[in-house]
Amino acid sequence: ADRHAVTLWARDDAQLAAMAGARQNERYLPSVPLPASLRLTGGPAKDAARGADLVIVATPMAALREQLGALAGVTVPVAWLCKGVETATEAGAFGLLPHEIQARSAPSLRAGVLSGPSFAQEVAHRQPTALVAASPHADVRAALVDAFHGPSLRVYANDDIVGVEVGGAVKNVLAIATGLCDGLSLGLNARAALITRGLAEMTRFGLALGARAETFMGLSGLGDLVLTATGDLSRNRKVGLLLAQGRTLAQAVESLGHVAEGVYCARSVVQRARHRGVEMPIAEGVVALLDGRVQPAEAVAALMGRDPAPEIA
Ligand SMILES: NC(=O)c1ccc[n+]([C@@H]2O[C@H](COP(=O)([O-])OP(=O)(O)OC[C@H]3O[C@@H](n4cnc5c(N)ncnc54)[C@H](O)[C@@H]3O)[C@@H](O)[C@H]2O)c1
Ligand SMILES: O=P(O)(O)OC[C@H](O)CO
Repeated sequence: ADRHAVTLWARDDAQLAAMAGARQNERYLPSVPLPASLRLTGGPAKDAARGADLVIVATPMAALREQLGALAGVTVPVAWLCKGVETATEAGAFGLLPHEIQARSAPSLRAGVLSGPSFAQEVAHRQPTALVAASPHADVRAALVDAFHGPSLRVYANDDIVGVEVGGAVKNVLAIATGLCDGLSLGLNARAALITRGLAEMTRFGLALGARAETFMGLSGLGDLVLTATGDLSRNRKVGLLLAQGRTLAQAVESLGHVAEGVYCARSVVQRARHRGVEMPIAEGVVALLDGRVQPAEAVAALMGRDPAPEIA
């Protein structure tokens, strides 16, 4: 909003009125005044997008299909911020990545994703952040870099949307695991091992879906994994910490007040990985824990009890 005329669309009229009154989003981003120039609006999303040069969808994964459907026919670039895979299944398809949902629900859109290590509070406070804009379309990548690259935000372009989206989804599942590890006081060695072997899992899964290996060494892979697995602002990490303290999953989710995408996408990631013959033991352990099939200590024992294996398969 410093550099562009920006309209924030909200689906919920009560929330819209609250934001307009307080000029703050007290429910989701407290203590951050909304810029004076920011225009707030409701009504049909497509009307709000009329006249825009770029549309950003900033909802959880669960709302992406609906929101993209509502934007079908928009001709300017559209990008989402969601990190996850779809939990619902379609005939013959499950664990769809955001761009795969778009290809099915609004195929005419020219679209992409903005991802990378970025806690919203830090971005909102203009703390230095680097992101990646991914799309198969060069003009969409350029539009995102042009709109967002600035003094406190560096935006790199990448045409590997599969790799960028796999990184964003899988890091959430792995952050639950590292939260659990830290909550159980297993130590810094264990955390480093989980992050590194988690990166190997993420990369294997991504390669099986057609991603490039180098993407996982970048901002949306290693970068976001390190941030989310170690940063206490992470909601996914918090879920792991709370489970380690003996809270139920329902209690952990309830106490967040925000989405922790790893809770919703872990099963679908594992299901899709199994279907592709990709081994993801850490993600499997997270799913067993979320399903209540194992206790935290049993999940750790199962990982440590695996047979020896070469580091690079
Ligand atoms: N918060 C972060 O630091 C951060 C950073 C990068 C990416 N993300 C990703 O962005 C996505 C959203 O995360 P968040 O932190 O904003 O979640 P959140 O739970 O804090 O907020 C979700 C927002 O989406 C709205 N929403 C929910 N369902 C909707 C629907 N059906 N239609 C329209 N709006 C709907 C809610 O009203 C709320 O404003 C997630 O996929 C997350 O992984 C979050
Ligand atoms: O709070 P989390 O765990 O959803 O992580 C937020 C962002 O994705 C970090 O890049």
